[in-house]
Amino acid sequence: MKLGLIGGGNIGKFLLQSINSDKLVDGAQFVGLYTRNQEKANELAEEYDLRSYQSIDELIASDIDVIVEAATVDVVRAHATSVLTHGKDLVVSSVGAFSDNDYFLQLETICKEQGTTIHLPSGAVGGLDILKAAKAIGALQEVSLTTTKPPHALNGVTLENKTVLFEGNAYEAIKQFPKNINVSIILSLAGLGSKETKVKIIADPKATKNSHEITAKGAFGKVKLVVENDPMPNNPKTSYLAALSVLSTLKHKDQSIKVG
Ligand SMILES: NC(=O)C1=CN([C@@H]2O[C@H](COP(=O)(O)OP(=O)(O)OC[C@H]3O[C@@H](n4cnc5c(N)ncnc54)[C@H](OP(=O)(O)O)[C@@H]3O)[C@@H](O)[C@H]2O)C=CC1
Ligand SMILES: O=C([O-])CC(=O)C(=O)O
Repeated sequence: MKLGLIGGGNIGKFLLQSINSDKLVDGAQFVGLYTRNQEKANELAEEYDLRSYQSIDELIASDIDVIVEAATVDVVRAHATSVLTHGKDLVVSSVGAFSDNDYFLQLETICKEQGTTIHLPSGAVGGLDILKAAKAIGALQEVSLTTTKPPHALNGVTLENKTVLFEGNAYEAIKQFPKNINVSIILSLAGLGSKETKVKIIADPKATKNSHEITAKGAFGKVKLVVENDPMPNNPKTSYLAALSVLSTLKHKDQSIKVG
């Protein structure tokens, strides 16, 4: 499986190390990369033995099977259609790009026409299996997410006390915090949609973890799940689990037996 990477930040570098150096995904290798900073792109290309492209369009047009995005919500919105119409599968880290249901359905139609697949990793949360199972018979009634991070992992403003920065739905949350609350959109896609998924974002100067508390109820009963994530060393905004979940998606992509 020939992989192309967009974005050479935390998640991107983690994937390069795990797949090209540590060989953690059988038969897979990143062969091409585009990241905004060309100097960084060239360094990564050298270190991990792959080709650095001058543009995302060139990377997409190259001889690769799967594009892995680890950049931004805007990058996904600008290039997802092109990836799919070039007949490539797409693995997305910035799942916040799919907050708009019409856009999501548009891409789904392209996938069906092209025989391609978009893979959306669970990211820094869990519990998607429960939401999907309950939703399957329309038995899901309520989903809420409360995310608590230290201020430097959110808007960076110095705070003395725990402060609620946002309260509303997932659709508005990702507009205001596109680098921090992708998790609300994966929960929306598994569950009730971005307009019906409640989100609270709290900045807590005493917090040392990126924590996500998910509560849901429906005909199945109710669930409360708290994920206390360790941040990645080079980007406190991003939890380690988010990077692990992209790696896991690639590892299980073509497996014959699907768990969960
Ligand atoms: N689904 C989830 O649960 C989670 C999702 N995320 C999301 O995953 C994405 C990646 O996260 P992470 O690696 O930590 O972020 P980083 O900020 O560490 O890295 C993002 C990289 O994207 C690159 N980039 C930015 N704009 C462009 C562009 N226009 N074209 C190409 N590359 C670009 C930057 O490149 P350069 O350095 O070259 O300028 C940067 O290296 C983010 O959108 C983040 O919000 C994060 C955590 C959880
Ligand atoms: O990594 C996390 O804890 C969550 C995050 O940034 C996001 O969902 O965008």
